[in-house]
Amino acid sequence: MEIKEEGASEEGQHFLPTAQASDPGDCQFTSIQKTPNEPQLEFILACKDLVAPVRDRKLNTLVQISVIHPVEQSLTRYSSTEIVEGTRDPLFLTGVTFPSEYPIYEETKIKLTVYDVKDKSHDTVRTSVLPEHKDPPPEVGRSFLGYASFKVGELLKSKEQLLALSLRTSDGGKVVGTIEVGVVKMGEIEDGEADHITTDVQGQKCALVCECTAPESVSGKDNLPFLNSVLKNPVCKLYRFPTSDNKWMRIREQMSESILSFHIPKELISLHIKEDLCRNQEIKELGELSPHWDNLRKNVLTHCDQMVNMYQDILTELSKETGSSFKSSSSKGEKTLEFVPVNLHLQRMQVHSPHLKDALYDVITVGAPAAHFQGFKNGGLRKLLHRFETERRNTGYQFIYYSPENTAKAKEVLSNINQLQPLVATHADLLLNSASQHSPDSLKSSLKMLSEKTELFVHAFKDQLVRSALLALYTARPGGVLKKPPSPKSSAEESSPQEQPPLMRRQDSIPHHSDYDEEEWDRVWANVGKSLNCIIAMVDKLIERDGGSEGSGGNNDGEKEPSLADSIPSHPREDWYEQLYPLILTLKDCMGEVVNRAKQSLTFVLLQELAYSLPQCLMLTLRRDIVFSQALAGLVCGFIIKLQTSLYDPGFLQQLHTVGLIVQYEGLLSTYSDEIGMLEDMTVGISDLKKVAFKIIEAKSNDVLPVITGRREHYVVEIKLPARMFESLPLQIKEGQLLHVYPVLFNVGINEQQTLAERFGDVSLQESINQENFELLQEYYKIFMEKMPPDYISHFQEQNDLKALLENLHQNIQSKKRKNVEIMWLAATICRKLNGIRFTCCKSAKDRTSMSVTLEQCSILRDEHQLHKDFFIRALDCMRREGCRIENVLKNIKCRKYAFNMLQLMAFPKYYRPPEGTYGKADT
Ligand SMILES: O=P(O)(O)O[C@H]1[C@H](O)[C@@H](O)[C@H](O)[C@H](O)[C@@H]1OP(=O)(O)O
Repeated sequence: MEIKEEGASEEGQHFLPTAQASDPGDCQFTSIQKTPNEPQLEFILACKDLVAPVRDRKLNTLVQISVIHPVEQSLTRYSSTEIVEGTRDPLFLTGVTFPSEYPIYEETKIKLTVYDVKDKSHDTVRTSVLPEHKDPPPEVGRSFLGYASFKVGELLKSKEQLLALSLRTSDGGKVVGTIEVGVVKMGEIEDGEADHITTDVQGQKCALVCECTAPESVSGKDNLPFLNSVLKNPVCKLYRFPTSDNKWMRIREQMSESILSFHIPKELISLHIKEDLCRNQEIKELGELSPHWDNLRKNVLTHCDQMVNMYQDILTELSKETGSSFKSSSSKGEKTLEFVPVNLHLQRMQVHSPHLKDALYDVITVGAPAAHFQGFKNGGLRKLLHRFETERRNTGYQFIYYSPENTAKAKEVLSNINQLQPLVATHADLLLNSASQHSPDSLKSSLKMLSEKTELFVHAFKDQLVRSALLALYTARPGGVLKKPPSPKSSAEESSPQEQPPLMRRQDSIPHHSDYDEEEWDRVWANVGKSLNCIIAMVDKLIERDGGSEGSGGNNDGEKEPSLADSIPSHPREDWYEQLYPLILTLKDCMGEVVNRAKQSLTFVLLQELAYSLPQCLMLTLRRDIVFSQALAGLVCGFIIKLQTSLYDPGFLQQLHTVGLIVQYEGLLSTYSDEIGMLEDMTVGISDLKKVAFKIIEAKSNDVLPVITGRREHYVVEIKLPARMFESLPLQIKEGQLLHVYPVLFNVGINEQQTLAERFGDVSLQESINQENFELLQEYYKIFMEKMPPDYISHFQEQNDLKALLENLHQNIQSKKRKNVEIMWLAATICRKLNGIRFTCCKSAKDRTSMSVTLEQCSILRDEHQLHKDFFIRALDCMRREGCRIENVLKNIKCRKYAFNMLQLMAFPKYYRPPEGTYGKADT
């Protein structure tokens, strides 16, 4: 019989490709009845009376589970249990689960092979001498004891869905013990129902009784199709662990990729291209400039056009990756995949424990957002941006210094103008339309809309920056040079002595300041308001003459300008359209004039930003875009999952639209060597997420993938919810209220590199990050307490002592203890209690992240679900040895080994060390 390896692993648990799973040849087989999206079959194993090959030898056993497909008759190694030491009656805590897509039928045969493991560390030691890329053969370090097999149908139809099978030697002769197989139905066992395996667990009698409360829809099963459209290739693992009162809890671990890994970067790059093309066009349309500025513009445009081409190339490459949902750690340095987050997964733990409601715990695991292709020789964004800004501020020659805030403001005003001008024009046309219908009511309501939008339009220019930019542009026109440089400062900034603009050192014959007519802008700008007032006055007059007694009341300030309307002749039953048309034309002309001037002047501000230090400045933007894209892909994934799991929680929904969501990142990077640069990138990428707001809209088709709008300073991510889910939302959210996020990052380096940083380097970056983010977290808590309703808060306070947790976190941050992982535990707990979105990141989200999420899972089981204290380490080892995370390592580097060596592990905090045999040299 042929033995197949599932995936590239010795034991792997991956979905077969869809084509294979839905092979028409499979139709003749009996499908297993199942709840949609739930695993098809889950069972647990125990052995009894195992016979040791050598008398009196203590057995250390594991069971290997293989699947025999009814047609192919080939044997696929599917999964393994953990090793249970020192007993002839092992009870395995790691179960077996076949996810919903797995091609398994009643006719499928399962083979259970029991091995005696002689040396757990054998594999680890061996890897160093094995040829690279090779796993040790499965038999190394273990000897065969016996096997048994059964058909899935037999198990399902057996009494109480429990089989006791004899284990036989390979020749099928001698019986060497019994193996018991019991079906598990998570969340579906009625109160009091029990499975009947009873065994001795590490010396204490422990009846394997599963007493479960009524099923609770923890995952909102109805919403799963929505979630499945973003999550892909789930890997499932099952465990049962004893509670402190000797009952069983069942744990299902699930890890899924997300197509958002590629979708969000593609959306974002398209937006960047659009934004940059538009900016380049505006720079081209700046009009005539003096030779100095014109040369500068040409240079900027050359580089900016090259940059757009580069973004276009990256987008083309990414678009070839149709349907991809995962970027492996080994691809992290690939140029064309730079915008894609590394190893992004949802790591989910579902707990079904006696007497408690089922619970879900989600963590998004992802490589720290960082620009790996660009490298870290000169540090990461935090340092690079700071250095760049300082140098720019102190170099006055050739360009005018605008602070990053002013540059951002210029972009915002430009974007507002671009949105508002067409909007006002549309409402002006609608007013004319109402006029031609001679309908007073419709005229009034059209006027109201026009007034509102025009007011916003006028307001958009009410900034000192526009004035100073106009002056600056004037000086840059041929012959338009001032004696003094124009001040780009807004009034608020003028008080800051450090930020004085440098003088432009030019000595030629300079026209006097008075050559520039400052009031001209005021006149042009005010004309928009005036022409609106004319329209209002005219509408009032028309309605009045038509017999209406009330005026339109649509004036900006509640004032009317009767003199203006009076000056326009009108006749009884006149043509309203004809009366209003010239006034609308004037309004549009005035707006055009304002837009033209303001756009050019603000584009000139942007030219200053680009002019300094080309092409470095563009490379810095690229780096920031890359890092942000990776961070955003993770955030959108986390947001969608959080929304889906909490859709029917009114408290959460209220929090979402009144306060916003906390998004907490746990970083495990070291402040040494390249990882300092990664941390510097990550901290900016995460902080930039503040610029993102979410908006939930109703999906109009099957395409529920999020859509991003906006520009670099402000993005809106539209999440499309199927109608039924959308209906359940509060009105504020349905009406499109923007939903905000509060990202916070806490970092604690844990590996040998951090030891070096502590001994010979510098940990100040980590300390500052933790302190700064503590303040952000505290600020969020304050807003949460202020904005949530008092009855919610009083209940919340009864359940959680957030104040004490925050205080504890603060003390730990201040204490400057080395590798103080308590910081991460506290930050994660606070985040969970605040209904937040949890992230865990290291360089690749593969090794350290796996240690951390498994530790977090077991700590939750201990603290929230009464995991028996004697089983804490066993549970941790089970998850690390056979759980989803070792599959994560496998799918990244095609080898089932955490990439740690003994030396590295000695530097790790105790609970971050994986079990023997699961780590070793791996080609990462
Ligand atoms: O997932 P990581 O912890 O970032 O993986 C590290 C691992 O911790 C370290 O021991 C090993 O030497 C490699 O550097 C891993 O990083 P890769 O990015 O190479 O997977």
